[in-house]
Amino acid sequence: MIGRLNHVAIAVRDLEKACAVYRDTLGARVSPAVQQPEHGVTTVFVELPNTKIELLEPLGADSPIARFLERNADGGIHHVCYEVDDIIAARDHLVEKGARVLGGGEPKIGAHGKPVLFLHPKDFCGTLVELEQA
Ligand SMILES: CC[C@@H](C(=O)O)C(=O)SCCNC(=O)CCNC(=O)[C@H](O)C(C)(C)COP(=O)(O)OP(=O)(O)OC[C@H]1O[C@@H](n2cnc3c(N)ncnc32)[C@H](O)[C@@H]1OP(=O)(O)O
Ligand SMILES: [Co+2]
Repeated sequence: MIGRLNHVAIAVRDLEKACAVYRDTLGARVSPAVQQPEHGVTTVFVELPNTKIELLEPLGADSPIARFLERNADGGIHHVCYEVDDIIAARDHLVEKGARVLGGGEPKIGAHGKPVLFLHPKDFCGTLVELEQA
């Protein structure tokens, strides 16, 4: 069911510093920062030849990454995002398999303008999984 790895997300405390690491130290192409109020984060995408890195900084009081940063003071890998052809069919299949689909199971529009869903890390080997419709 899952297809390409769309991105690996890294939660950071300071987006500017993280951009400098990827742009100046690692020599990668780094996008402008975009606020995503629907998701409580500000994002920057690092373009790699075979996938993307999503740098995430908390936005607003109820950011879903705030607790993660409380537990991981230096930041760290927050989620992986896999592409699926049909996000509703994928959700229904996962629910049938007993997986917990977060956010009430209703897709939101993600950073690439496409529907996304999140799956509970406890059901996926301790890793938060995002699905994005391809
Ligand atoms: C920009 C849009 C979009 C895109 O298009 O790319 C994005 O990427 S938005 C990214 C941010 N959005 C989200 O993360 C939405 C989904 N997340 C959530 O609903 C919550 O963050 C969560 C996953 C339910 C965690 O909630 P939280 O309140 O922080 O923690 P809990 O106490 O409920 O955690 C339970 C349990 O799970 C462990 N945990 C939490 N987060 C992660 C994680 N990122 N990776 C691995 N494990 C995680 C946590 O440690 C707890 O474990 P125990 O202590 O063992 O119980
Ligand atoms: Co993401």
